[in-house]
Amino acid sequence: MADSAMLIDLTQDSDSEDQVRAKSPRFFSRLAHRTLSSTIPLKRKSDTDSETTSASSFITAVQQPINNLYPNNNNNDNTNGNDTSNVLFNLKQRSQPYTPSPAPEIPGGVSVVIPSPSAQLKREIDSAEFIPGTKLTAFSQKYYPTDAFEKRASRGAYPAARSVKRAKQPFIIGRPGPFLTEKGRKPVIDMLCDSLRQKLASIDGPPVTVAPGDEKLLAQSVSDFEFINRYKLRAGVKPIEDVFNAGCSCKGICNPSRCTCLTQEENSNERIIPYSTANDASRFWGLSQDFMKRTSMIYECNALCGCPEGCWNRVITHGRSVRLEIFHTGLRGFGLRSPDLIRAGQFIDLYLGEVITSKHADEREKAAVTRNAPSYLFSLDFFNNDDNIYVVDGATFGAPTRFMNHSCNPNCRMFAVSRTHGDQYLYDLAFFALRDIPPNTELTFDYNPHMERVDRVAPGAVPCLCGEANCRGQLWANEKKKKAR
Ligand SMILES: C[S@@+](CC[C@H](N)C(=O)[O-])C[C@H]1O[C@@H](n2cnc3c(N)ncnc32)[C@H](O)[C@@H]1O
Repeated sequence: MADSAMLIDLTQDSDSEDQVRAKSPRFFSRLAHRTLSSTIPLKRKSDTDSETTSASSFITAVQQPINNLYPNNNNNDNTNGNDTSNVLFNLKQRSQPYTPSPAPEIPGGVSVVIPSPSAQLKREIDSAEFIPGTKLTAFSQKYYPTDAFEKRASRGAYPAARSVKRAKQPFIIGRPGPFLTEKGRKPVIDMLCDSLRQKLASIDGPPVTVAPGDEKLLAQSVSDFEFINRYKLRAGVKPIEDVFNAGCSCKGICNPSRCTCLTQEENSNERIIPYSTANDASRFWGLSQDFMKRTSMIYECNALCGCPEGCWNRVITHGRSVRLEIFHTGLRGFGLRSPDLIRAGQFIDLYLGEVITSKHADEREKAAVTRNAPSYLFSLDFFNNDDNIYVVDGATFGAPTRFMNHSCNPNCRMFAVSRTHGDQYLYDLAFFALRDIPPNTELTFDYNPHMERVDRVAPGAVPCLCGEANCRGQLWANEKKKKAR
């Protein structure tokens, strides 16, 4: 390689230096390449102005070639301060005294570092004509055409856009779904009714239906509600450990006089028997007439007991046996009834919901009051009435019994039932019929059986609309619980 010029291939895709040189000697004699490192001294620690020194060496090296390329560009004629060569010249002038050893000039070479062109580019450059006076700018349409895409399109390079009526297009994968066209779309209320039917079908036991004509109203009302078949325990709620639970050691069907699941009368060895058979149906087990008057907890046999699953002391464990229907009552919102005759003492269903801490329940209660929403909270305060109690909230998750309204002369009663015997905080709330209930009679219970009758309903109290002769006039004496929707 000649010492006056060095070829640097930065693109890595061009012909080799020798190949290109052989093909185009004229081009390379004018645009020879040269490494900066070969002419510019490296930065020296001792020399504080070494940056300037390096720059001036480089400038010295390029000054000559610039003058060669533009012969009219004479430094002496440069009066315009914006001219690049003038700036370079000035820099050179200032830095000269600090330049100990200027880089040697390369005779006949141009020290410009550019990537070597590919053979294709070289051929184009060779055949290009230099048009004197041509001014190339970034807005030049010749070199940067802005209508290139339109031109391509006019040549047919792009397929023409087709106007397609999508509704008329054949639907290849089966039949069109119900949401594809405006015409076929299901009204929202119909979708809510579908969803309601699905929710009702998910409930365990005999069917739960909606009264004819009330489906749409209920579907809208319960769009944010889910039916559940067991409690949903929320944060801070824990059942006690199994070791603290107990069962009887009866072999075979329990003997009511000996079964240890049953509580004993005070000052007596006699067992309190919660269930008995109906007079007219020996296979039917329900709450005994005697127990209905009590306020005791019912203790049912459970998985820890020695008795079989068919034991008579497992009434709520066997589940609901009556069909239920949700209907709209008018001013009291939705209510619950059964198309079946319900016998006195018959188990109806459990009250279910999210089990939350009392602190959490207070927050929900406040929010419900603000929204003027009905209350679905029932405290598990049979044994304790402290801050540690749990509360069942049937507002968002619950059983059909969450629709049971209050009556001052109720036909049902809520009983506390333990199936663990050990857990005083977590147990079941079960509804039993207090008397025979004819089909399609509203099922009601007393929300507040201990409330005294008052002469004047307190301001802010939720008025009772049960319509019974003995109506107390109010559901709750304060603002805590609110009206139904
Ligand atoms: C557990 S919900 C009962 C179901 C409720 N009716 C519904 O539509 O969802 C309790 C709410 O029902 C309403 N409610 C129940 N019994 C009522 C009665 N006797 N008089 C007035 N409102 C009653 C009250 O708004 C109460 O907060």
